Amino acid sequence: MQKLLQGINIFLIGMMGSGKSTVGKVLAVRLGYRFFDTDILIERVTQQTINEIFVSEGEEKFRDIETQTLAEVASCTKSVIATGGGIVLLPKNWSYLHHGLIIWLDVPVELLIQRLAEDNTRPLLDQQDLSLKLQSLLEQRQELYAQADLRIMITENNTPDMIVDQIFAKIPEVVIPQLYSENNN
Ligand SMILES: Nc1ncnc2c1ncn2[C@@H]1O[C@H](COP(=O)(O)OP(=O)(O)OP(=O)(O)O)[C@@H](O)[C@H]1O
Ligand SMILES: O=C(O)C1=C[C@@H](O)[C@@H](O)[C@H](O)C1
Ligand SMILES: [Mg+2]
Repeated sequence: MQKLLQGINIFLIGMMGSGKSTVGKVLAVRLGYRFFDTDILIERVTQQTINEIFVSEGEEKFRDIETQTLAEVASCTKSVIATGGGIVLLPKNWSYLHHGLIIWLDVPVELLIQRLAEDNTRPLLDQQDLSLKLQSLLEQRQELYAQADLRIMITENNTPDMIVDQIFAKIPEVVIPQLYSENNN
């Protein structure tokens, strides 16, 4: 797999709670890649939690910092990068994402709800109406996530290791597509 990828970065995109941070760490270990998480880097650099940034400086400022952080990690190689759920919103972010292989972790809203029900670290989520909020965010973003190079559909019993297996099985389809189109003809 390492030979196939030739050091190109992998960017994980998807909704809050889709497992970008969790799966990203496992993927990085299995590839012998570094692991970065833009949310964690932002918290480290600003010395504030994401909630605090949203409250004190607002979402727009958070998005600026997120773009700067993405630009910095995109200049590395051999890295798995777990992005924030809203990274897809700004067109300029795509110019960095397209430096690598972009993988969408696509998780049904019902499973996201289960995972995020007790969570209060994500400022855009309203615990009062988690289901409606997640559904409306997904509606706004689905088309953007769909611009990924690879879509991995995840169901309830998929462990992070199983998801990495799925990713490994699909990478050749995008890295050497001519092989697949020849087989299909
Ligand atoms: N495959 C999985 N199986 C079971 N639980 C999972 C799986 N992937 C993630 N989780 C759990 O779901 C929650 C959210 O996962 P995670 O923080 O990795 O999502 P994320 O995509 O990074 O979200 P965000 O965009 O907010 O950073 C965590 O509690 C994590 O332990
Ligand atoms: O989906 C989003 O817009 C967000 C997801 C998280 O990863 C954080 O980046 C932040 O909570 C915003
Ligand atoms: Mg995360």
